[in-house]
Amino acid sequence: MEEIGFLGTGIMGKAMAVNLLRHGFKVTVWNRTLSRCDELVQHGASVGETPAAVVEKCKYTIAMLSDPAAALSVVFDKDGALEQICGGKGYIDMSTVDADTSSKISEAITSKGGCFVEAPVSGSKKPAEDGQLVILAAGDKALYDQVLPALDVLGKKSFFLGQVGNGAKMKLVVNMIMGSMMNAFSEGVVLADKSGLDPHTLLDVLDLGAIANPMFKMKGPAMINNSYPPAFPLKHQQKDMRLALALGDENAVPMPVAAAANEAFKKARSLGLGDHDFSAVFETIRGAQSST
Ligand SMILES: NC(=O)C1=CN([C@@H]2O[C@H](COP(=O)(O)OP(=O)(O)OC[C@H]3O[C@@H](n4cnc5c(N)ncnc54)[C@H](OP(=O)(O)O)[C@@H]3O)[C@@H](O)[C@H]2O)C=CC1
Ligand SMILES: O=CC(=O)O
Repeated sequence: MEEIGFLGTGIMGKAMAVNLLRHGFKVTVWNRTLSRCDELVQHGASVGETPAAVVEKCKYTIAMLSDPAAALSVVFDKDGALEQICGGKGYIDMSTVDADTSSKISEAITSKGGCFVEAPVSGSKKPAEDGQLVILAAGDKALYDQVLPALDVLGKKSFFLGQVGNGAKMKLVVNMIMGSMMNAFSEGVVLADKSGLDPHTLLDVLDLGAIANPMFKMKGPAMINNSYPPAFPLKHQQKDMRLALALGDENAVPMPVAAAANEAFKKARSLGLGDHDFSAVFETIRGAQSST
């Protein structure tokens, strides 16, 4: 495949770009804080000075940015990706954003003759490192087919979901469920502890029953130790709850559980936990319990 551009080398972007390099792809990276590209240079990446410079050099450019504002800024601002988009260029945005943001980007890219695919991912830091993401793609099917060799390195499974917006919506639905589950789990762990049960035994019981899942198994032990090293930053989970609630609003879907979970994530952010892992929402329950 042609050289791939990669915009955004945060927790996910870095792991994904490293994976592409390990599998023999030539990759040119850019990050707003350029020094965060240094480690990727050690893995063999080149660095572009701006998003526009990366797009100029590469036929295909992937973006992995924090939120709608970041995704829009990297495309539309001065020296942004759009400046160098033209016929034959492909832009693949893997950030978690809402369908409107994705559509705005798609329209701008295609109006300059480029092709666009949205491809948010399910799976966190470890799946990104291991190339085990679940990719939720939509948009230009021909571009999707062209970049499948790269998507196959990044993920264990890609879904092509049709028109732009469907990938974004699917991702928000999944993360809305995940954020609600994390709150229910946190309440359960605190309830077990405060009512005299061993929370480790709760984890064992959960793991053998119908609601066993990798998230409880992976995050539970660290949460019991009040440790939340950021794999999926809490501020991003709260952004996803906010965007999912807006989608519920548009479609008149009552979501009281998700709304309560969003409030808990907002509370956690107000306590300064936004850069911790999203499992740190546990602190809002543990803290409330311990102060009574
Ligand atoms: N972490 C996870 O488990 C998962 C995350 N996601 C999604 O992937 C995306 C990236 O997440 P993650 O890597 O964890 O996040 P990080 O916070 O680690 O990285 C965010 C990236 O966005 C960049 N950025 C933020 N604001 C701007 C801006 N205004 N202009 C340009 N660049 C900007 C950051 O640059 P800088 O370094 O300069 O701050 C950084 O490269 C998010 O949409 C998230 O919801 C999806 C699945 C899993
Ligand atoms: O978006 C986060 C994830 O774990 O998926």
